Amino acid sequence: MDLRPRRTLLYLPASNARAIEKARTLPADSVILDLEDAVAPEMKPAAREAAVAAVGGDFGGSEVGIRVNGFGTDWVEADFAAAARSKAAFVVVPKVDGPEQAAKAVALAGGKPLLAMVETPRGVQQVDAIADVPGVAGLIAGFADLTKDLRARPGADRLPLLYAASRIVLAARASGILAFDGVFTAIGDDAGLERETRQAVELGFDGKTCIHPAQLDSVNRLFAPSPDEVAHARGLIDAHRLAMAEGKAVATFKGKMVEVLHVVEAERTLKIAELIGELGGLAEKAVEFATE
Ligand SMILES: CC(C)(COP(=O)(O)OP(=O)(O)OC[C@H]1O[C@@H](n2cnc3c(N)ncnc32)[C@H](O)[C@@H]1OP(=O)(O)O)[C@@H](O)C(=O)NCCC(=O)NCCSC(=O)C[C@H](O)C(=O)O
Ligand SMILES: [Mg+2]
Repeated sequence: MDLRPRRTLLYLPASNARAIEKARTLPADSVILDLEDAVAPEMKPAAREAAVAAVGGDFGGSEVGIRVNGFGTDWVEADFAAAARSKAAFVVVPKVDGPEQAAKAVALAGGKPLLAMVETPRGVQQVDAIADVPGVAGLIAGFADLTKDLRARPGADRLPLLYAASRIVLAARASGILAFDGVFTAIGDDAGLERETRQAVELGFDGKTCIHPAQLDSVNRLFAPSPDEVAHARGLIDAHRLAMAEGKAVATFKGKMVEVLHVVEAERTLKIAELIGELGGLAEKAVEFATE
């Protein structure tokens, strides 16, 4: 997938016309029109049609994808066929258990980037092989389903899920693809959302899936480079450039050693900040630093 901010991926039931209209105006980097768990069985065909009709429309700066129903359900084939012929920017497939399913999903998605959900014990065990399948552009953690399957009882620190979270990020990085955190279901618990999002940033996720408009500002802010981070990145790049001009391969900046790997990371920070600015996002101040 192209490099662009994907801090927030907002799910909404494709059967909910009001939510679709609302999503057109929301600051989600990506929108996922859901055909799976958020849609009642009797509504599946109508939701599929609504998703295809909506996906080509104007969602401001948000890119829009479709989450199909999973393998083994009555709807999977029709969902994939509809998503593949639609204007969706990507397809999300739930409950991917292994590389065979991932490869099948890639073939059915008709050339669209595939985001594979890792939300079963088998999926976690096979996450490296799933991430390696050509056409899989990213992994999305499905921690609600995984919690159920594990019979785990995660608290605010999500301790029982951290192994899976790290496996997902590790697999994504090893394969050069994206990794997204699961949803925070306690709508209105702003402190809880902030804590969980900070943890997702620390773990290395690229963004977080969301379920309600009220979650977007906070998650967007926490995944954007802060002005301090942007200023630090600029300073670090300058310090390294100066050292290179003096024939050195390493420099120090703010008391720490700096090598090319730190420069690469700093350049990525500046690029993300710049792209967020182009989206008209929330990090305008960061962009000022990045472009001055
Ligand atoms: C959870 C909700 C059902 C709550 O909906 P509602 O009671 O309507 O909330 P509000 O009254 O607070 O809504 C205020 C307005 O915002 C709009 N709205 C609400 N949610 C969304 C949304 N997700 N996208 C767009 N717009 C939204 C309402 O329509 C109101 O608008 P207005 O009346 O014009 O002011 C609801 O939030 C919801 O359905 N959320 C998404 C649920 C979903 O998609 N679930 C599936 C994905 S999560 C998952 O599957 C987990 C994963 O697989 C795993 O295993 O972990
Ligand atoms: Mg799920």
